[in-house]
Amino acid sequence: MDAPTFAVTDGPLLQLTGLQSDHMGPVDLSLAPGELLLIAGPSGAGKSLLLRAIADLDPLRGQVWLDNQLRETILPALWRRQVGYLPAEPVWWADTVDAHFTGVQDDWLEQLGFQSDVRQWEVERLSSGERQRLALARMLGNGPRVLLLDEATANLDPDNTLRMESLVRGYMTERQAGAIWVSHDHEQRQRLGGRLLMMELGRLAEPALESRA
Ligand SMILES: Nc1ncnc2c1ncn2[C@@H]1O[C@H](COP(=O)(O)OP(=O)(O)OP(=O)(O)O)[C@@H](O)[C@H]1O
Repeated sequence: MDAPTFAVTDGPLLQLTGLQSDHMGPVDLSLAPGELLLIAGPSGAGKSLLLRAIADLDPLRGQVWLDNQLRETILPALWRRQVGYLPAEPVWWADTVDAHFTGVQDDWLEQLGFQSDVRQWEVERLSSGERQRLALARMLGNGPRVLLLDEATANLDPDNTLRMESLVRGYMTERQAGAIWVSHDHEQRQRLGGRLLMMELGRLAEPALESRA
């Protein structure tokens, strides 16, 4: 079966209206093509729940639109390729790295500090940082329109953190993809730029001070 194509419009890339789950929301939000939205906030505020709800990993109330298409009208598997979720500790299920890859470009692997032989590596041998970097490549291989990055560089050293940031930024520019990046790291948020929102008690709000820091 051919994958349905998405109509690209002049409107928002991603739109949330009244998005809510048991411990999060309601959240209204609009993300433009190519836009990076940073989310910070205390532990337990609902940041992961928000990203998981957008990615259709948890049950939710309210509406999520991608290019003006309502999520319920799109097959869940296709939605999750278009709206990619990258947690701090990604799950791997097959024996080799390559068994997880579709559409992964060699230049992405190089940018992440690997040579192409990494495709043949056993998943079992991967360090936590290698898992994290390779999971980014795996997600980008699906060609997502929206990236949901949940503390996605939490286990990485500074050099590899920069590599991931650079690849994400490059992908966003090239594909006009949008991203929502949850980050506890003030310096990382400053480096990445983008619009910052704070999450507290399950609700999003404009930051009081940090955007001017
Ligand atoms: N399945 C669940 N059942 C009950 N409570 C839950 C469930 N999932 C999450 N919660 C609670 O919802 C709140 C928000 O969780 P969430 O993981 O979104 O926090 P967070 O903002 O991402 O925090 P952190 O910065 O520590 O990762 C937490 O208090 C958490 O314990």
